Amino acid sequence: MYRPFLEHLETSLKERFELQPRAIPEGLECQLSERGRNPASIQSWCYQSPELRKIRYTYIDGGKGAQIFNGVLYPNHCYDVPLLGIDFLSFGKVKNLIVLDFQPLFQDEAYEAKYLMPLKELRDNYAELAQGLEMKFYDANQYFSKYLLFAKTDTETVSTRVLAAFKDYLDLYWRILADAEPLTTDVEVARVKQAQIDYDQYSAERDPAHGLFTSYFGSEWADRFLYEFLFEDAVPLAVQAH
Ligand SMILES: C=CC1=C(C)/C(=C/c2[nH]c(/C=C3N=C(/C=C4\NC(=O)C(C)=C4C=C)C(C)=C\3CCC(=O)O)c(CCC(=O)O)c2C)NC1=O
Repeated sequence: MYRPFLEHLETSLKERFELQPRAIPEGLECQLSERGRNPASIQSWCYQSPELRKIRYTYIDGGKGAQIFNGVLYPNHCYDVPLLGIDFLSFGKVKNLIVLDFQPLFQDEAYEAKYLMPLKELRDNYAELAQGLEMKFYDANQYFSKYLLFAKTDTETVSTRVLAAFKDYLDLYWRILADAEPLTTDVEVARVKQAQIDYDQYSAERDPAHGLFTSYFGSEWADRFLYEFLFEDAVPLAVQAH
């Protein structure tokens, strides 16, 4: 269901960037599950380029029961550009959840004016996909912009409007990244680095997918996937306490 999204992302990345493969820890790149009602597979891709220090995306194919496409693009620490966050989920025909955002590293007005305002026009073009749903797991005021697409929608809309929105959001993201001026001081770069680390910690602690990974692939694999791949700069809480 989201394969055209994955293919579009991959093609446009390869057109624009000098991609180098970025290692995925052993055993986490792909996995098959026979536990659920339907067999499921999970596969991930990871790259880096001079502009983007980590490009990761994952596809879960659980047949009719679950189709998920998730990804995050992390700019190099010398750019304070937002992260690109993608989370598209379908559980059967009845539930399709779409989340797409330029995930801000900082919440001040200057940052918003610089990096998020350009999104407003796009969001307005896809107003039916910006449903302002309530967040149960995450905090809408942290690492989300006002202009995120966040919708529950039908399969037809996914293959038409959501795909069009995805292409437009990506095009704008590439433009913002291309126009970004690298930070010049160590202090500024360190601040971006810390904000990206904080994003990983925040995301690992709240990620609603842990249960899903556990049910398909077991809790040991789920923990490793979260802390060694998805949010590798996060420290597991149990370890942190020592
Ligand atoms: C492979 C990794 C991965 C998967 C499969 C994943 C799945 C995932 N994301 C969810 C919600 C969600 N996901 C997001 C947003 C994001 N989530 C993101 O990972 C990113 C990058 C964004 C930003 C665009 C939001 C806002 C919700 C709704 C959660 C809420 O209500 O607080 C849910 C709950 C769906 C439900 O309501 O039943 C799951 C299972 N999250 C993951 O990290």
